[in-house]
Amino acid sequence: MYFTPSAWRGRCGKVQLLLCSRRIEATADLRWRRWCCTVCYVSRIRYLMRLKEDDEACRGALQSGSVLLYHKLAPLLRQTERGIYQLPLLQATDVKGILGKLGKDEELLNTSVLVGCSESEVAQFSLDVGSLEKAAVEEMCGGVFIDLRKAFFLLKGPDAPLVAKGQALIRWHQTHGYCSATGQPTERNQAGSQRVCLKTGATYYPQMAPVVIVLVSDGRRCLLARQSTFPPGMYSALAGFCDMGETTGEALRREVAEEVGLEVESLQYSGSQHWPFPQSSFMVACHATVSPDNAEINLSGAELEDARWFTREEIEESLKRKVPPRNLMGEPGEVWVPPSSAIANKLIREWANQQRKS
Ligand SMILES: NC(=O)C1=CN([C@@H]2O[C@H](COP(=O)(O)OP(=O)(O)OC[C@H]3O[C@@H](n4cnc5c(N)ncnc54)[C@H](OP(=O)(O)O)[C@@H]3O)[C@@H](O)[C@H]2O)C=CC1
Ligand SMILES: [Mg+2]
Repeated sequence: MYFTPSAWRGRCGKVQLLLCSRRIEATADLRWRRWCCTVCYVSRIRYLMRLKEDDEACRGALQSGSVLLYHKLAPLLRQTERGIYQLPLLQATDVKGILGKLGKDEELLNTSVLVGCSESEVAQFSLDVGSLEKAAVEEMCGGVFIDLRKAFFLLKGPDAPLVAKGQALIRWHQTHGYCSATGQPTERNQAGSQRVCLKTGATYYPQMAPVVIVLVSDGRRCLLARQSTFPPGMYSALAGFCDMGETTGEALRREVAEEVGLEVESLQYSGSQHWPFPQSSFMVACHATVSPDNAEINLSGAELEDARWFTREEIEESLKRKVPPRNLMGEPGEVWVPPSSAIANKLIREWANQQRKS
């Protein structure tokens, strides 16, 4: 039987989901579980597509949706009794209540941007309430607004990328109110997935700058570097913005040659990540090898303060250190690597695991 996307939505809404999970429990059938997950995933994606295309549907979804709050781009976090930081998703109705109590027009809620939806298709939005008194909102929500540079590393699992995405979208709207070609105002759609120039109808979409990040190895050691702006003791994989027209491989080879004077022999893709600092980047992460016979580092000096080869033992020691160290200061001479929410950490762990096996 064939279902249209909207029919899928109906079939795979909350009730359907409940039925699905009951049947999963009853049958414990892995294939059925996989099928259900796929159907629900497709249903969620099609639902989000519709909200981006249909302003009326999106306004409706917002009324019963959940909202991540930001204050001047700092996200609201809540701490559990056990000291764990969480990202509270408030009900849109509660946000309206807060706006009302603080004498603000409910219309502010409509400036929210769509960031995703839950498994049961409750739409999720992010909203900046920078025009409200910060302490008053914090008190009403039982949370604290924390700068994203800190919040991103305090959150675990999917909360970290979600909080970064929410902030990136809010920030994009705050800085793209005018068309760069005509200077005329642009208008957003309800979901906040695009802006249109009121004069020419040109459409603008939120953008990320492509960046390559690479862990270079000579087979026995891996290369980490630091910029003078890094916290003391922190070393990371080499990274750099792609130039116009470059492929990932070209950008990566150029960055390695520019920054440490080495020639890459082979590359292997590892993964990717949206990185919100300082602006939105799309990080593409790879492993690379250089010949051990041509492994002498030659720093360009312009950007990097230091670059060094590290053995597996040294890397494993650095991975054991608590990061970031207290007050972002390690013991003098001790090297530490970016925390697990940074894709550099994934590259470094993968390399250490690979070395352990070989
Ligand atoms: N997630 C992770 O694990 C990691 C992420 N990163 C991120 O990777 C990114 C790139 O690393 P970095 O070594 O600094 O990059 P680069 O080696 O490309 O050097 C940065 C310089 O490139 C110039 N530049 C060229 N294009 C751009 C652009 N689109 N946006 C900003 N600057 C540009 C700027 O020079 P000028 O100012 O002179 O114009 C900037 O100072 C950074 O955002 C960094 O935060 C880095 C390491 C780990
Ligand atoms: Mg760089």
